[in-house]
Amino acid sequence: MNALPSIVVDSASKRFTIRHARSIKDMTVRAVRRQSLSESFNALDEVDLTIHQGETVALMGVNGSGKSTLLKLISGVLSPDSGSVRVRGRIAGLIDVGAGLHPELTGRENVFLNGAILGMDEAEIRRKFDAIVEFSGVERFLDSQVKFYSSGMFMRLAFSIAAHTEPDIFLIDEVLAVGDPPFREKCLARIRQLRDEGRTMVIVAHDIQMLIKLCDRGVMMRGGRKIFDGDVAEAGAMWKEDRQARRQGKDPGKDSRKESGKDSGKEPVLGPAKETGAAGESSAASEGAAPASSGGTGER
Ligand SMILES: Nc1ncnc2c1ncn2[C@@H]1O[C@H](COP(=O)(O)OP(=O)(O)OP(=O)(O)O)[C@@H](O)[C@H]1O
Repeated sequence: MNALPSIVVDSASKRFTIRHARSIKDMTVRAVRRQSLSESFNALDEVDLTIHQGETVALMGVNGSGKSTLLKLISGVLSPDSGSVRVRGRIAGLIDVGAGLHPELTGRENVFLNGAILGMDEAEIRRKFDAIVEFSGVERFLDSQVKFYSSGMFMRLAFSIAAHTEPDIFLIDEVLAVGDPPFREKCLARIRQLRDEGRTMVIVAHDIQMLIKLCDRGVMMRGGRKIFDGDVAEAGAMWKEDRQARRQGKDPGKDSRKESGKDSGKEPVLGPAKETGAAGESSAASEGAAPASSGGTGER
């Protein structure tokens, strides 16, 4: 492939700690029973991934396999504990529930605030304002605070702002599960348009058939590890198997998840993604803003 790399994830690991004891009473009970107070695990385990400019990649895997964590590393909302994540260009992400739009502000104010977070200057936002509002279909509620919006309206506005930033890299996590079918079709058409313009896309969605149609590559996650990277239909078949196993009460990630977290020591290729700690206000791009807006959830 001649295209430049847009995203280079190099042996990236991310560890989370789950605290079992929430109160002094809990701590005492667990201590008496000689149970641990917390437990840490690798949500992502030495993941390597290079995505070239113009590729449309489906990120697949059952709940908890690490897809969202990987998208958050790419967007810069989180930084890896070890390894590195490099990105090139302006990133727009719809990757975190509630992030990106401020509940106390009106839809109109959010277009300006989120547009700015997503890297647009005021003149660009003003130029695109009508198109953003028209696409979102929330005209009538533009001067209401977004905390009064339905989850569908919220997503429509968040998607519309992000999709109009003309991002080099567009990260989408489950937004297509929210909203009505006509709006979903509109989003898909916009995603296809961005794809056809040669933008890099990484998409998490629960609809395997849609991903197979939309994407030219599938990356399959299991237990925080990348277990497959290639033909999107093949990745989709693996995902279906894992979903089936999960439904039968098995844990497909059990054997994949292991303790690790050493530095890769390899040379970085692109600019580093910075951790901001605040979903929706990140800047991960080496050559532009890298925000994360909002996304939905669902069984996948
Ligand atoms: N902030 C956090 N603190 C502790 N554990 C976390 C945190 N974020 C994610 N996890 C855990 O890390 C693992 C991977 O989560 P992640 O959200 O990346 O998976 P996913 O494949 O996107 O799942 P889903 O499809 O449910 O969104 C899960 O076990 C999840 O519970």
